[in-house]
Amino acid sequence: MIIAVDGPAASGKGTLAAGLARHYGLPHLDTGLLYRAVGLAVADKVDGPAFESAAIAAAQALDAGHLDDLAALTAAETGVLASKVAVIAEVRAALFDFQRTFATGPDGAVLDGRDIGTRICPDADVKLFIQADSKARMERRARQLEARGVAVDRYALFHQIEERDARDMLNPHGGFYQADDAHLLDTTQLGIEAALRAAIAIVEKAMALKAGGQKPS
Ligand SMILES: Nc1ncnc2c1ncn2[C@@H]1O[C@H](COP(=O)(O)OP(=O)(O)O)[C@@H](O)[C@H]1O
Ligand SMILES: Nc1ccn([C@@H]2O[C@H](COP(=O)(O)OP(=O)(O)O)[C@@H](O)[C@H]2O)c(=O)n1
Repeated sequence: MIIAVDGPAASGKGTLAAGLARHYGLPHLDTGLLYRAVGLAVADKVDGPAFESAAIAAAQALDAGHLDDLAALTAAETGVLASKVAVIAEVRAALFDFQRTFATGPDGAVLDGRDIGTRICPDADVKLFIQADSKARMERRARQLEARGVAVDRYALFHQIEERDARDMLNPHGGFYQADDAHLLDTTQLGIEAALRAAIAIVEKAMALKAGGQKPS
């Protein structure tokens, strides 16, 4: 079974994807880490043609060994760099096979990102599109960073997330929109456990409909 989980920054898609993967015994790929690794590789370059060509080369050379330094990869600044390399079509193309190969393993997989249901796995068995209002997302990300000992300026973080969301939504190569057959799950009022229960209920219903030969409503 392939489960696609998409949504904006800090909506909780990674937490849900990890929970679904545990529940169904599937491998999980946080595809944002790939873009973050490429962003990190070009952190010393300034915007322009040199930035673009370095990002393309980094994406083409990317392998699992570049995904280990979680502290650096998950820093807020790395998220901004990731969204800058994510607008380069050749970067997205270079990362496509890695994601597709992961998704089409023997058992399937759970992938989370922005374009899983639209570009990477348009054939996913179940697609979830996770939402939460911007203030809730900012607060979640702030607490996540603070739990790691990072000092957070909430005002700056809010604007950084809004800027990144806007860049992602306007990205002509990004595929960041709710697929027609994706199920919307708004987690603004849900805690982690309640959100996971809701996600599992959606997957169960979708799989039951599929087994019965019906299309999702
Ligand atoms: N439903 C929820 N309620 C409260 N906190 C949540 C919820 N879902 C996720 N979180 C927390 O919010 C932070 C961001 O979640 P994460 O899954 O990393 O988001 P994303 O992958 O969308 O960026 C994490 O610290 C996570 O534990
Ligand atoms: N499938 C994906 C995943 C991430 N990305 C880009 O990578 C950035 C970082 O993604 P992420 O999922 O790690 O970010 P968060 O939602 O965790 O903050 C996003 O803002 C997008 O620009 C993408 O374009 N496509």
